[in-house]
Amino acid sequence: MVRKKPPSSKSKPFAAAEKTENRRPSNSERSAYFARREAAKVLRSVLQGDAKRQAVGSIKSLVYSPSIKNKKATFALVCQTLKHLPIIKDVLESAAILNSKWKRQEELISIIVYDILFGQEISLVGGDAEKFLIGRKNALQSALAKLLVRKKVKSIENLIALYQPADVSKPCCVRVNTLKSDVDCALRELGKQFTVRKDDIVPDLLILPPHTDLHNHPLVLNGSAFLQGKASSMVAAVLAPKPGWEVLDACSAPGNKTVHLAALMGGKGKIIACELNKDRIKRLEDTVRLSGATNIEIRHGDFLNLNPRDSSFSKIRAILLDPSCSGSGTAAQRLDHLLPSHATDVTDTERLNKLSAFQKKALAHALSFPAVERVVYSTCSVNQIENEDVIISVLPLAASHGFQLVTPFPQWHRRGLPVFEGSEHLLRTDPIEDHEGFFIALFVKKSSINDSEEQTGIRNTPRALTTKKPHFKRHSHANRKFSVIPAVYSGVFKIWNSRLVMKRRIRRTKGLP
Ligand SMILES: C[S@@+](CC[C@H](N)C(=O)[O-])C[C@H]1O[C@@H](n2cnc3c(N)ncnc32)[C@H](O)[C@@H]1O
Repeated sequence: MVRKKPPSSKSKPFAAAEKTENRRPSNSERSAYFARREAAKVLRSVLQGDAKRQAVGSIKSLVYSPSIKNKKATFALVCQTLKHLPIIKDVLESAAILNSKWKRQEELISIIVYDILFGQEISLVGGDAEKFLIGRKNALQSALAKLLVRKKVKSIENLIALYQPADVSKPCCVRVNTLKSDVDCALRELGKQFTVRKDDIVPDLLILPPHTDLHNHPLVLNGSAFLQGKASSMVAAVLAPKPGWEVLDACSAPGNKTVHLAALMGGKGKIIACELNKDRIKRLEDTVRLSGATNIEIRHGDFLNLNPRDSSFSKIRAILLDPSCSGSGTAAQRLDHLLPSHATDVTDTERLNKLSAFQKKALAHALSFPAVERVVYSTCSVNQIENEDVIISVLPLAASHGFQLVTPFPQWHRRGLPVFEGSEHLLRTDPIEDHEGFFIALFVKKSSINDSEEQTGIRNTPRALTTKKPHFKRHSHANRKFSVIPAVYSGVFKIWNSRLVMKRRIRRTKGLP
């Protein structure tokens, strides 16, 4: 006897709807059903990464990965659900409707609850989870009403406002991949649809108005252009490797700067792209494939374990070191303010100390490769402990190997925190004014310095930092610019950093949650 298989919720997701409503779901109901599943997958990945403080990717990059089909709807659902997540959690807890089976599908449940309470319940047809929650709609709505009373707010908007940080609006930046296209060509193509101009500092970078969505533009889909912020695009340009060089990207995934290096080298020479995290190797491979670069060798492993004396590194002339950092400079842009961990104190000292210790080790390691002439160090953090302090820690070693700090993009107005003599050679961008907070430092071997000046237009340092130890002076108003106690500015930058969460601070002061 042949047994009939029970209908599986995977193969026939709309069985429940067809049975109860006696009709076939419409196309928009079908696509909303799948968007909820895709959003749940992304949400799970984002929340797990956030809990472990080891993000596989930003929300945007996860949504725009090839495996997600309905990108627009999925992105909107993930962001909206995250925005409402603390409320959804409170509502679910107070309604007490979930058994352990549903708790295991927490992300999907949160997304459907978002749709029921705040979104488009109209298209909530589909699987068992939808059916279960729609059946408990009254309990959910009543829990939400009680929450409004408990939080002493009159409207949902006010409730949401309690949980929201300030908004950031930044121009859309796209870097032309000169391995596949050229700047004027891309400018013409994008100019057909958008207002677009060349960036005034970074070559190959085009600037479009805020909120321009280029994710599905053919130039981006075929790898002729990469969506990359201005500060992030500065880093490889500062390293300025020449075609034919051998270059090492020490901490490379997802590979935006690696493929930028390849473009600057005209595809000639060799780039070794090292990456520790296995999950991120796949994204690195995808980026490299999309760029069309054929001179990138990916190495899965710990940069700190690469032996500088190994013959395979004997010709490495430039190293790009963009290590893991707190990401405090781009938290708003990556939508991290929507993540639960952002609700914790911004000064997670233990974590910052660990990151800083790794960054110091990694930079010292980079400076010890025998043939290396140029090392660029960058972070997307605004914390002094991950930036100036890291540079200070390696200055004696750098000097012993014949390196000195050189000023990247001298025309850029925002330099390092004045915590040591020579910090004016460092480059900073401001998370609010420049829309992302980055830090860049460039070390160049003295013997190659004139050569590199010609190549990059980078100004030589008037003051060499190679012979003396970093020099700190007491803070005085008369000589404030270059003589400040490090701790003072560390405090200032904690405040600067916290502008991103200022609203929450104000709420706390007022005794609000
Ligand atoms: C800030 S991200 C690099 C971003 C990349 N430069 C880009 O522009 O796309 C830092 C990367 O370093 C990797 N990483 C962390 N520790 C490492 C180590 N010891 N060796 C190699 N890679 C490491 C992380 O997994 C992460 O992918």
